[in-house]
Amino acid sequence: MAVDPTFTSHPSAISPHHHQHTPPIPALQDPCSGDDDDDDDDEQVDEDDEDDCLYDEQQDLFQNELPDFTSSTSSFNRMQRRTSVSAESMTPSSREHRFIKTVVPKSAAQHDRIQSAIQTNFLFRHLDEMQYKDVINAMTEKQVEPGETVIQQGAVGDFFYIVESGHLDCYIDQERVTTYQAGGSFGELALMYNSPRAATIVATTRCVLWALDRVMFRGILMEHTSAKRRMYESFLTDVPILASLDAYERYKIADALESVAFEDGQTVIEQNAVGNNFYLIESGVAVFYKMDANGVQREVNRLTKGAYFGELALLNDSPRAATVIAEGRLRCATLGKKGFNRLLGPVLDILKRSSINYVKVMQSASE
Ligand SMILES: Nc1ncnc2c1ncn2[C@@H]1O[C@@H]2COP(=O)(O)O[C@H]2[C@H]1O
Repeated sequence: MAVDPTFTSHPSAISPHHHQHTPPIPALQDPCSGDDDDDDDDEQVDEDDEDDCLYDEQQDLFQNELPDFTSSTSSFNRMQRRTSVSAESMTPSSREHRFIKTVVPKSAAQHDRIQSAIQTNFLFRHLDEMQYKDVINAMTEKQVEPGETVIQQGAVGDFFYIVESGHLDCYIDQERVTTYQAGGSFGELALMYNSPRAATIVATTRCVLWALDRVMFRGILMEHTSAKRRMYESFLTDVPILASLDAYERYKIADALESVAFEDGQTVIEQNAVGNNFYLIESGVAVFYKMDANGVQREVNRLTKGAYFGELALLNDSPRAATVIAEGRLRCATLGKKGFNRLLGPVLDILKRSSINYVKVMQSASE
């Protein structure tokens, strides 16, 4: 199947995936020649060279066929052969104004299936309508058999994957580090950092995956993802409750976090309300109040940067146990209920144990 992307700065002018009406690719000056395998030079590439090199990569994409996703080895072999990864910066940055949009025709049913696969994935949450449409247009369906290797550790990365259905295991050096199911995604690291694949991903059941090529991933999904990971990297490293997580687990939490600010005196949580969010304090002071037997609000606790709250209602499916009010400006990173359960799984036991003591402290303070 040939790729027929159209070079255009006007999204509305995206061509369908057919051979006719393909505009000629302009002649290239080959600013990247000799750089293909020279990673050491990557960081020195200036903006203009970078853009031209990206353009070279698009020429490469244009001239090559999309991998045949029906065979287990084809995309892997292709990745091995295609060592001419262009000299892009090691720091992820957007080139949305220049990239060629891939359009793979698909049925209305396929559109719907992609939408439901990505709707629970945090990486797609910030996309505007046009970016969302571009991502869906570019995705290619990949059917995978049990036991099939989708990504091989150490290989060159061409695609980012979303799981529509099925289960996969992720191994680093033969050790299983995580699993994926519907709504999960993987394969972003090699595309973001031009690095070899960090892990091997093997299907444990029949799977349907949607693959997004590196140009589309870098053009649409990368900037926001890497900015968020950078933004929360050092903060999450310093949060005591997350100390036992590895760097990649903290990345996944960063993907899911939303930052929210409260002004002085604003209520963050109301006692007895239904709880939907978990909070990590980025800055400021959160003051905790409980109603005593006489209906008087009493201060029971105050927390600052690096502390967390809001976990009790989520852990126990119970109403909020206290009211939380901002003192001065309070900024928190929040996780919804699903993200809380899925991403904090490794520390839920610690959270539960800590919350028992915390409840005792709160209770005695309000008596
Ligand atoms: N602990 C981990 N470290 C690195 N990559 C991981 C880890 N767990 C899952 N992965 C995923 O495995 C993928 C392998 O390909 P990539 O390196 O492109 O991107 C990687 C991540 O999406």
